[in-house]
Amino acid sequence: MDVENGHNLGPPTNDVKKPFLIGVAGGTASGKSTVCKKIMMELGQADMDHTKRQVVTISQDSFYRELTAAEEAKAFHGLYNFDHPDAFNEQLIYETLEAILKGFKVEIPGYDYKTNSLDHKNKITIYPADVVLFEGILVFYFPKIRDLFHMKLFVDTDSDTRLARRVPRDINERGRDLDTVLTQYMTYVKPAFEEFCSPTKKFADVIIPRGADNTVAIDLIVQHIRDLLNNRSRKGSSSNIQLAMSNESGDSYQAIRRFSTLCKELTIQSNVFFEKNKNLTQH
Ligand SMILES: Nc1ncnc2c1ncn2[C@@H]1O[C@H](COP(=O)(O)OP(=O)(O)O)[C@@H](O)[C@H]1O
Ligand SMILES: Nc1ccn([C@@H]2O[C@H](COP(=O)(O)O)[C@@H](O)[C@H]2O)c(=O)n1
Repeated sequence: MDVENGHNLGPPTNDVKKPFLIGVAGGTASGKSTVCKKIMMELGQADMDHTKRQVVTISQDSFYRELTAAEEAKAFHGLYNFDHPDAFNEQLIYETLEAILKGFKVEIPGYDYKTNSLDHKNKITIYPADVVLFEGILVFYFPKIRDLFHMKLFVDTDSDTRLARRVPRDINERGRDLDTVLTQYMTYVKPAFEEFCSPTKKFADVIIPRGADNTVAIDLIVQHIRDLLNNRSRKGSSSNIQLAMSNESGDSYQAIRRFSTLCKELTIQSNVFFEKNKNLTQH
């Protein structure tokens, strides 16, 4: 298979790992990366040698398009729209995820927020894994990509909290100044969240209110991934997950159904609770 920019490093080895692919969407600074980190930590994967990890996380930011010189100048002043779907290389995301799903090892660039560019010097090699988390603001926006996910999570953190987190993060970690952060937020980030990101919440199997603070939801997700991994090692072959999923009577398929239903119920119950008790929060 031919992946643009040589991201695809060749055919799978004998022990083909065809991963369970989880999409993690949500607004900027909602806690997507933190949720993924927590999942990896609880599974004991975070400090593991990355060639041996069973669970890996990939960021959609590695798939931003390269900017022209004129766009770079705009971006420097917070006047480039990084929150519009056109800012991403949709085809490359699709081809890369397809390659991963086939058990290929792939290489992706890092992302440098200080220069607003892909970091080809610090490439990230994604080795075949059992579970791949793909996180980003618009991972459910493109239908072809959305359809690749076996499970879709949406991290739902309120806009005030997200802005309050984004401002210090962008200043301290992404080399921005306050004016630029606020200009970009008001001009592009907030309108694009409402137009492109927020509507994709409806595609989620599980909504995680309050992001990484929601330990109940994270524990459920972790337990589900553990079940998948145990199931896989019990059956001896990694491709069995795919077989079980395509067969509605398979253990994995049933586990996913149970998990999905449970989480939907939890989400509905907590929303109903907060809706009914809105006035409690005013005291
Ligand atoms: N539950 C939380 N409580 C406090 N700070 C958080 C929490 N979740 C995330 N953050 C902080 O908010 C910022 C954005 O979080 P991050 O996980 O990177 O969000 P995203 O990946 O959605 O952009 C980071 O500085 C992170 O440390
Ligand atoms: N050069 C860039 C690239 C992206 N952004 C902003 O990052 C946000 C997505 O990352 P999160 O971790 O916050 O999900 C997105 O809202 C872009 O505005 C940027 O500022 N500069």
